[in-house]
Amino acid sequence: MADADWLSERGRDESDWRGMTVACTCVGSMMVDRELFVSAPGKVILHGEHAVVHGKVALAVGLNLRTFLRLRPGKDNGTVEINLPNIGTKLTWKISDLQALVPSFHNSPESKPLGPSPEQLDFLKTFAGFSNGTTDTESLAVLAFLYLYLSICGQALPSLEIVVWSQLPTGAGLGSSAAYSVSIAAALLATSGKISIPAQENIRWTQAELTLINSWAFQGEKVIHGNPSGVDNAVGTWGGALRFQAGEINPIERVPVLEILLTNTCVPRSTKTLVAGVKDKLLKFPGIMEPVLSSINAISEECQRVLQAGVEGLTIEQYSVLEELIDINQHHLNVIGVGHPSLDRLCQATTSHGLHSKLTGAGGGGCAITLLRPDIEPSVVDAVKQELSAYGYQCWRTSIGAPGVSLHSSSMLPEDVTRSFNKA
Ligand SMILES: Nc1ncnc2c1ncn2[C@@H]1O[C@H](COP(=O)(O)OP(=O)(O)OP(=O)(O)O)[C@@H](O)[C@H]1O
Ligand SMILES: C[C@@](O)(CCO)CC(=O)[O-]
Ligand SMILES: [Mg+2]
Repeated sequence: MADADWLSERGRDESDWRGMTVACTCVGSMMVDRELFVSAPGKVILHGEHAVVHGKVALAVGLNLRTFLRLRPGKDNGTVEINLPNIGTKLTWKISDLQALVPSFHNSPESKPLGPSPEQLDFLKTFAGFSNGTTDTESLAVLAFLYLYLSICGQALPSLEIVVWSQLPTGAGLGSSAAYSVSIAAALLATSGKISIPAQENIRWTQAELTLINSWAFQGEKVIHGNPSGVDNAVGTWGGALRFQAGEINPIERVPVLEILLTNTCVPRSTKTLVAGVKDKLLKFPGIMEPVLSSINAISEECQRVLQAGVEGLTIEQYSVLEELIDINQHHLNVIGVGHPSLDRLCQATTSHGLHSKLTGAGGGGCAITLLRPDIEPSVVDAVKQELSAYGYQCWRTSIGAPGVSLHSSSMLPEDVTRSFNKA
């Protein structure tokens, strides 16, 4: 796992992720002739995973682990290369071959981004040489890239070399697919002149531009997830803390600083499969499952109320309420079928030290969060970490809230990112 601290150091200035109104310098041409560096954060869902797919409220926050993208003009002007070192994928296509696909993908510039149709996905699978029912890591990542590239750049396909490298574990519940889709959407929209390229690193895209990035990233998520709610790509785009319900995104302007222990059980799972499983249960037992989802909704509402009441610093009583909400929700998530023995072990281990944990993201393994009170003894955190490491889990202490999609200059990239790009 990459060092999680670099952004907590440089990103804690709240104006960084809450002040979003900016002025930008636009590029006049359809293509840039220089490198672009873009990044997007992963996310933690405090409450509301799965329920949010069925129209309930979710509370989610940006995480200071990010996905970084480097875009360069293609070397020979006739190819597109996508290099994904986290998953060991590097593929190149001829623009002339891709050009033949354009009529099936390109939307007019005025139209809203459209979701991928089953025919378009079949078309791409055939083109990329993937078998029809394929859902492996590489094919989902490549299909999402090709879908966004053809749909966004269809008017004039640019020759590009793109590297995407992430500090996030892939497929562990921290929104890696959304950070991937957001950074690709932002880079392609910028390079094709559909959004500006801010002149300086500390200048953000406008709200309208962020909305466009978010809606394209949502289409990328559809390729990877099947039926995403859109909460993950919203956090990847805006960062900070968000309340999300049925596509409505409301930034929560002020939240108290919350420290968590983030633990990856390292048990692989697929968000797409878990989301489909919950839907099946809901269809089979509507009278039983619907009240559980409504209760999760009420937990999100109560959590938001407590956080907003404790903006200046949470009281002991407010921490106790947050802990109880975590416990109740973890039980609910087990009821809807997204628990896992690895998560049960984690909850037992943290409970034995007086701490409270729940899964975050799609569950079925993946990651969990454990709330840390500000006065917790470092020895308790060390003991918990040791116990969890003995199960083969990875854990790290972090605070929540991180900037959304951002443009970078090469000199400002963290060292681990520069190293990975140089090696790619
Ligand atoms: N850095 C990356 N390089 C290549 N592909 C990636 C990368 N990050 C994510 N992906 C794609 O996203 C998929 C993982 O998405 P999935 O939604 O299952 O997990 P997640 O987004 O990490 O967790 P959750 O959706 O529960 O928060 C991978 O199979 C891969 O296709
Ligand atoms: C499980 C889920 O609720 C969150 C995944 O991070 C799926 C979604 O909202 O798209
Ligand atoms: Mg995902």
